[in-house]
Amino acid sequence: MITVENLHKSFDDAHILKGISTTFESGKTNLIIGQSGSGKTVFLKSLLGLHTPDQGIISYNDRPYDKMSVDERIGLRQEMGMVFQGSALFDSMTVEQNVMFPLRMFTSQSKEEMLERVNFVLKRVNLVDANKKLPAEISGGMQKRVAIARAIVNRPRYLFCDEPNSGLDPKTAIVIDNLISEITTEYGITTVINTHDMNSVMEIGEKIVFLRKGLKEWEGSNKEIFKTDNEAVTDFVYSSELFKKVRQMYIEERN
Ligand SMILES: Nc1ncnc2c1ncn2[C@@H]1O[C@H](COP(=O)(O)OP(=O)(O)OP(=O)(O)O)[C@@H](O)[C@H]1O
Repeated sequence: MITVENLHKSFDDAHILKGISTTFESGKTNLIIGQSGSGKTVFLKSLLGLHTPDQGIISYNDRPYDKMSVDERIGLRQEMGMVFQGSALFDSMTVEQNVMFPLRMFTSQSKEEMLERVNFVLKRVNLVDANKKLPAEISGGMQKRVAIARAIVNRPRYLFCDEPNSGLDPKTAIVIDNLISEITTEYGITTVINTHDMNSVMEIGEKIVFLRKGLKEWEGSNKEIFKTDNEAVTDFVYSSELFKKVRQMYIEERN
């Protein structure tokens, strides 16, 4: 679980995060949504410890970050997995080497132990027979699976995903969303995803935090977001014609 209390972050005169408080529970898929420039990336980077808050407390399973020693922070870093936008695989490394990378960095396991774990997670993300391939030799959806396998190989307690669907077709995006969601439940991970994708909101948004101009404008589940009367949220959610029609149907059904 990650608890955020009154988080503020500025860059020079620009006040970007303006007192955000929320909770991301373990075993749940949590989404951060909002318009471009609303502060989603700054928020995610703050959760990753890449930005130091100006004010406020972020606690990881009740351990406040600002009270942690350097060693505890290093330990925490190893409990975090990250799926970057565009997968960010190492081009010159094979799939197997990419997934093994965190184990080589952070553990002292033998080659056999590492390989066993790598094969386990590759199987979990439904990627078999790809060990010796280079990222350029596999599809975008497969690259995303490799990135997920790499993010979970060291058994993270926290998983952060930045726009995991960018560059994927809608069908593959849903498969990737569902994979992240299943893994989150299966291993009790606290997962936080930055997304623009309304399909993700519908499919896997167990908890959604809607940011607007650096403030938490709304939070709730995917079931609640389609019923809310919050104008900023409905403007965002129903910005596409398709979703406007879905809302119209919902209102007609309700009346
Ligand atoms: N390191 C930085 N230094 C100065 N300003 C920054 C920095 N990082 C982000 N910002 C500013 O913070 C604001 C919020 O940016 P952020 O990247 O968090 O938005 P976002 O909601 O993730 O947008 P997008 O959906 O386009 O990625 C922007 O005005 C951006 O210019």
